[in-house]
Amino acid sequence: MMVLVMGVSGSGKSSVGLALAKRQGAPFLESDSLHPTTNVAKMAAGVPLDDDDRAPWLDAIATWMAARPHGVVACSALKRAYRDRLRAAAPALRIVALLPPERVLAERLGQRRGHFMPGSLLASQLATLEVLGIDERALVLSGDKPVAATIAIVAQWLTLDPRHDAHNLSA
Ligand SMILES: Nc1ncnc2c1ncn2[C@@H]1O[C@H](COP(=O)(O)OP(=O)(O)OP(=O)(O)O)[C@@H](O)[C@H]1O
Ligand SMILES: O=C(O)[C@H](O)[C@@H](O)[C@H](O)[C@H](O)CO
Repeated sequence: MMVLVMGVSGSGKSSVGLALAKRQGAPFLESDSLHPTTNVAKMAAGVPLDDDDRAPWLDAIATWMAARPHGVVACSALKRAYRDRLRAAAPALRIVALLPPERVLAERLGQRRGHFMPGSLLASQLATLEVLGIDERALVLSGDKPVAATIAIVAQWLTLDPRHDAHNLSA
């Protein structure tokens, strides 16, 4: 089973994705490690990435997904087209979207040290994020609970038949 944990910078996708991968005994991909150095330099300079910047990065993530049956990937996947690109590589992809309120995101990014992504990019991240379509059958979580609580919900959801997936904003 391939799982995408997505959201804007600070949503907790890396923390939740890594903890989920450990719990599931699945390989974990921190997709930031596949950004070309030019992308990292751009973000570090406070300039948002565009579609052209993200295309080779999404291709590399898609290659990682296509190469294995199981895995957990932390990736922003902000636009529907990006998620479509990843689904083309992993048709049964299950998506967990973390959508903490902006106040929580800003607080987390303000406290974080030693990361290339500046908090000043939060506004563009939120403006770029495209709402999950019902047909994407994602689990949509507020992501402002402790990581252990979030992954317990996700692990339970993953045991359910994906045909029953629906939006769920309750947790
Ligand atoms: N559930 C949580 N509760 C409190 N703090 C959290 C939670 N999840 C993540 N954090 C903290 O918020 C910050 C951002 O988390 P994380 O790096 O996992 O997010 P991200 O979406 O991967 O961000 P980025 O894409 O910018 O790397 C980190 O300092 C992390 O420790
Ligand atoms: O699509 C994007 O704009 C990027 O993937 C960003 O989301 C960052 O890489 C990430 O948030 C920082 O870790």
